[in-house]
Amino acid sequence: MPEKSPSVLILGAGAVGLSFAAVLSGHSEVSVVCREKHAKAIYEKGLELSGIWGEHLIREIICYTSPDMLPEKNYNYTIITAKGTDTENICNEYSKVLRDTTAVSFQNGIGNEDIIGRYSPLVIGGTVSTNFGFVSDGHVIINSQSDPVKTGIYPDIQGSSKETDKFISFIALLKKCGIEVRESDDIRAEIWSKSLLNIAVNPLAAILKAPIKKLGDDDLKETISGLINETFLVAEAEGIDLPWEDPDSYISYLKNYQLNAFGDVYPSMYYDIISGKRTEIDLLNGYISKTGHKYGIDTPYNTCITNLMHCFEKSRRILF
Ligand SMILES: NC(=O)C1=CN([C@@H]2O[C@H](COP(=O)(O)OP(=O)(O)OC[C@H]3O[C@@H](n4cnc5c(N)ncnc54)[C@H](OP(=O)(O)O)[C@@H]3O)[C@@H](O)[C@H]2O)C=CC1
Ligand SMILES: CC(C)(CO)C(=O)C(=O)O
Repeated sequence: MPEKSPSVLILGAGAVGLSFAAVLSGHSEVSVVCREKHAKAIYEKGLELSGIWGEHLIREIICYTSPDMLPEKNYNYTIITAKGTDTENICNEYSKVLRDTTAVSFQNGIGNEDIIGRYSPLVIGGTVSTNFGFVSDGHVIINSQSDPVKTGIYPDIQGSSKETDKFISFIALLKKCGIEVRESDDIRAEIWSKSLLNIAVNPLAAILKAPIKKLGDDDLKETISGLINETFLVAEAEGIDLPWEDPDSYISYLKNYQLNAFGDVYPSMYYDIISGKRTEIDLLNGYISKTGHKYGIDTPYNTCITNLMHCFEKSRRILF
């Protein structure tokens, strides 16, 4: 089979990674590193995608389940879609590939790009405000979306012209594949902006076992306001230029737009908790708590919810 250009490798392909694999395969040669159950299903019946990005059945996805299976080859782009808790580990495992590629993070949380930057010469940060899930092994579903994908050279756009060309080609590839995307010259601010949603919604939905729209309840108003106020203070101390004037402006956007856009779906942290996995709390609320401490900013709401999530992670069997 003739190779399609460019070549894309997706590391840690689950709900997000397999969905991108399906759409990118239209205009690139896609390989994924995924778990055995997905590789088996994909080889048996193809990769299936359902939902708002269309219905697809793709047969030409190449699956690997360990580093020793990978061919000696330079991939144009390596997209990391493992959970943030696995970033360091997967970068270590695939460090050989990351040395000669443009690495892209399509993950939640703050800090992934800094880790990836230790392994790869060029890092593109990304935010994905879309809800992905599984129908079955090797069959992903895209449920809803609030914003386009946003990407930018990390930490900022000051790259060489060669680096900028690679970034522009990546954006062009996403667009060609029908993915709605915006380029950003301040991807750090985009990552923090996207994290506001995850900080407000993910742990509360996981604890309450509730869909995202439930977070609009008046009973949760004070807690969400506390989480977001603290995040704005820490963002300011970190020199992050958030696009909302103040916490209340963001909370209005959350209530009036984002909660409705996701409505009945559950965030990724809910699925982590019900399947007994570690959550990304330390890259979200935990990050705010830790960084606040560095600047002498009190973060009681974020610290409390981080501790609660750690308890849930440890004692899931008792609590659920
Ligand atoms: N799901 C969603 O709606 C959204 C998710 N995100 C973010 O995107 C990222 C990915 O999320 P999502 O796709 O839901 O997560 P998933 O858990 O579905 O996918 C990650 C996959 O990577 C696998 N993996 C981890 N390490 C390795 C490894 N070393 N080798 C092979 N496979 C590995 C995991 O396996 P295992 O579980 O066995 O470790 C899992 O199957 C997260 O940061 C998430 O917060 C962002 C927007 C929306
Ligand atoms: C945008 C949202 C809430 C989509 O599900 C998400 O980022 C997550 O589930 O972690």
